Amino acid sequence: MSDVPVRPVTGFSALVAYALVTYKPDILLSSRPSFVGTFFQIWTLCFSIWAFWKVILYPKYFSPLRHLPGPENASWWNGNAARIFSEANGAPAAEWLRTIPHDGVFRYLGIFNSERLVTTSPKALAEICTRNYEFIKPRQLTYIGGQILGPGLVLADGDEHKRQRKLLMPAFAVKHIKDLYPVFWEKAKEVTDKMTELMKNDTSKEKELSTFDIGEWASRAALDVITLAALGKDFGAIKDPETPLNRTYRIVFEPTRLLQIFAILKGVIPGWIVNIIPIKRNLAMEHAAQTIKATCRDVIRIKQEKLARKELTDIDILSIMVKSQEIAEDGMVDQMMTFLAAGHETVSVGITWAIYMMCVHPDWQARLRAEVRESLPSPLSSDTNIASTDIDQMPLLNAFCNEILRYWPPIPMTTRTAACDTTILGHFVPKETRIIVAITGTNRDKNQWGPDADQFRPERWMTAEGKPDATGGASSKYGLLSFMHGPRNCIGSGFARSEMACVVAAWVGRFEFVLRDEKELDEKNVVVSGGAFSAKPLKGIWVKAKIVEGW
Ligand code: HEM
Repeated sequence: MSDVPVRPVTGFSALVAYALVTYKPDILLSSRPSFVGTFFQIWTLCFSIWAFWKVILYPKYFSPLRHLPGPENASWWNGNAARIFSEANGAPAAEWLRTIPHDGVFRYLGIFNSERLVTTSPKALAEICTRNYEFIKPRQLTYIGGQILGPGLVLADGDEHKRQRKLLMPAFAVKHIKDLYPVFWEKAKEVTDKMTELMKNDTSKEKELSTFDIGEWASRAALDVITLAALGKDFGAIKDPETPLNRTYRIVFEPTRLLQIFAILKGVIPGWIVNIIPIKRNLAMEHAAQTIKATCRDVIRIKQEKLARKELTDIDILSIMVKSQEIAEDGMVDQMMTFLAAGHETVSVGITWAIYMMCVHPDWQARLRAEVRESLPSPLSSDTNIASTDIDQMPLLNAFCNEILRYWPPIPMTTRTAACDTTILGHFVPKETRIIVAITGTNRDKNQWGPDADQFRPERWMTAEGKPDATGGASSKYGLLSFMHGPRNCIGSGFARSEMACVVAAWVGRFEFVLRDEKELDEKNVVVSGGAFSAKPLKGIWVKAKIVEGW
């Protein structure tokens, strides 16, 4: 519906209103018709005819996709929108993927019966992931995430995307990620020490157990890591949660109902109109975007001055970009905004789910602790650092983190738009069709993972001899979509995995976690956000933690 033909309808209505009022006033209902009144009547009539076509006639009787299988529609005019917006991101699509017989694509109707095509089989997913000039990012994303992401790599398309990706790849090369391990470990140590200090001073704790919202701590750690690794500057969110940047991102990533309503509205009316409605949330987002932009620009200028003095030896991502001198200042601001947003919330959500699953599977928690203590130096020993090989050689930790990313992908679904008339698995797909990639659904698809697909089993990532199994037993690489595949896969996947492993290792090595509310041991009792960018526990994950001495 966001493709409401405002201009043609308005132009046509103005023309007809002028013609009628001037030349044929006698056929109008009013004895003294005005141009404005006639214009609004004609506009409303045209819009109603268009809406009837778009909402009722086209999807039900004319769309070339109407013969594809799909769920029953809960509403004759609003498809399954009510369900989609009341459940976690991607949850209904994941269920339909399991329950509706289909050959790799199915259709459902969303808000105002707008068509959505879900691709599920490896072949269909390969088409979406590799034909990235045909399947592009939907325009609405610019208005949903664009303010905070900036017009960087996530939102670019076509040749512009190719150009940006080529320039940025060196900063994410394996060698460079390996160089960043000391940064990841330093921050993992800092957040562990800060929590230890609080626990030691916590007079309200019961039986040595202190209470934390682990999601909040993961977010603070992830913000410090991404700012340090991407910008080369420590903004101190672990030390102080009230630093301006941390407060800013807290507002941005808060999974509010209003965010969800706005996302819906942006699918109905042009996104820029929704963004300029002068309400508190919009003003806060605008202020947040300005704060983040100014922060990035300040750091870039400092680096540029260092480069001019031939003193730029830092290893952060921005320094690599500044040294390359291939990206203009505004372009670097955009990319930095992209990295801070894309690389902050996602990793923190992954870490949060990891701690939750350790509480649900205490046996795994104990095994991980034993492996960490055997393989890594204690965060207490200040002069020790770790290298990538230390983490790579920990099969249990890697298996556990892989399974977290499979079972709880921080980004549970993504979307594309057909840029032209095209096909998927031979089915005709008209231009502008919205495609849904059901990441959680595919990651738990029995066709690709076998009968235990919807069970949390880190063992699947290890061979019988306890060695790493890189496929997890999936029949195709398209079974695991957490970082997507092809030319638009996550550029920061290596970064994210390494950071996540370091923080999880430091926490499980030092602390023992249990859930504050035992009811949450059943994951059905954990409400997952529907309105935020990612799939995170709506009310955080509240744990009770105690220090396990000896490391
Ligand atoms: C566990 C953590 C992460 C997850 C689950 C994740 C997931 C994803 C996914 C699914 C995409 C594809 C989105 C789409 O095409 O619709 C993506 C793209 C992207 N991610 Fe990540 N991400 C994570 C961490 C990071 C980090 C740490 C960074 C940067 C430091 C980052 C930067 C990006 C960028 C720039 C893109 C756009 C790539 C392109 O279109 O060429 N991500 N990520």
